[in-house]
Amino acid sequence: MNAATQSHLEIPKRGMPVTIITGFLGSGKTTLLNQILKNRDDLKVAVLVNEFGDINIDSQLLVSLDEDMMELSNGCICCTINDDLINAVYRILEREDRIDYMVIETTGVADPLPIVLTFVSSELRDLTHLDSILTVVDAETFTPEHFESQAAISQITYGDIILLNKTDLAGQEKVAELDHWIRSTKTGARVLQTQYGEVPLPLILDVGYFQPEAYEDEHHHHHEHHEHHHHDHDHHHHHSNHLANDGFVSMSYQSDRPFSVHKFQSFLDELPIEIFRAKGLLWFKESYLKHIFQLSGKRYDIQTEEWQKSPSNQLVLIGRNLDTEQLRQQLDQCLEPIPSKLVAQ
Ligand SMILES: Nc1nc2c(ncn2[C@@H]2O[C@H](COP(=O)(O)OP(=O)(O)OP(=O)(O)O)[C@@H](O)[C@H]2O)c(=O)[nH]1
Repeated sequence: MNAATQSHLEIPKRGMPVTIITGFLGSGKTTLLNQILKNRDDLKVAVLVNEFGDINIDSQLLVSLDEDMMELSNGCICCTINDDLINAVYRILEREDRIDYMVIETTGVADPLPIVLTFVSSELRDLTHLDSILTVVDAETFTPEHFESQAAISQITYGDIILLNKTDLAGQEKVAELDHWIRSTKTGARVLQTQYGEVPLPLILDVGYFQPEAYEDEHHHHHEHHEHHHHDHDHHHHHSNHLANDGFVSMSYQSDRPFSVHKFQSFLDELPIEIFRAKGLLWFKESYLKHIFQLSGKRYDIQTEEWQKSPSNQLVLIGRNLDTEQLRQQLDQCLEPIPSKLVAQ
């Protein structure tokens, strides 16, 4: 059945309904968000994207969204009360246009708990209504070892709905095993098997699965530690606990010069296995098109489209124990001079 024909949703009047999309690096969160945006009909959806890294690639990959409907936050995910997140939610709530629904995409290394607690125990509690936590799982790469990441296991534990995605890449047996493992790890889990996040919207939006009672204990614990929280626009967090990212670091690379396609290919051929995820908008000297580069685990994919603004290179690499200095040098070596026709006369 076509998702678009089923997406008629009646959102009752109460605090702004919010769905949190979580899931490990590269599992398909942005792809799902694009499905939602394509099939939302006349539902006005605002999205809030929390990225890991200082260039926002995801926001540039979202379709059919006027810029006003999007907020970005690079907030620190290791803090229990995340002012940056609260401020971004406020900016959405304060919009003059009608907004029916808010969808938040977390970073792939985010533990959803602090984000949930931000909603249930801060001033957002009365202004919003958490509808559900949706966790996207990559059926091809996910294993019960959950990448030795506390965040990855938390994402399953707190998921009200779990999309077992990329079933096209995993054998039937692996999908069945994972499905079983998820249901035994998380009793009562609602597991949906998907490809490219294709799912009828009424199965995932405005479903009312979130149960605030389940967070009571954490909530109290959280309050004891954050009594002095205040809404402060200029507040700066100090990132002292990098373990909260489970050892994952993100490296951003930008250049106004193009890459040589052959040199970049050689760079990819020798990419260290520590790199778990990469995404970027790439400019090759040999082409006038924008190349959208996606790497997840051992797989990568490049799609092309027209540049909407002047070409440049923007790349984010994510992994554990990255030798960022060496990677930067290797990428520098892929660069070519700016083609003469683009040099200002
Ligand atoms: N074959 C296949 N590829 C998929 C599927 N879903 C997503 N992808 C691809 O997987 C890659 C990563 O997808 P994203 O949606 O960017 O993943 P993400 O969870 O937002 O990733 P992060 O930004 O790292 O958190 C992209 O190249 C997608 O096109 C699927 O069901 N099957």
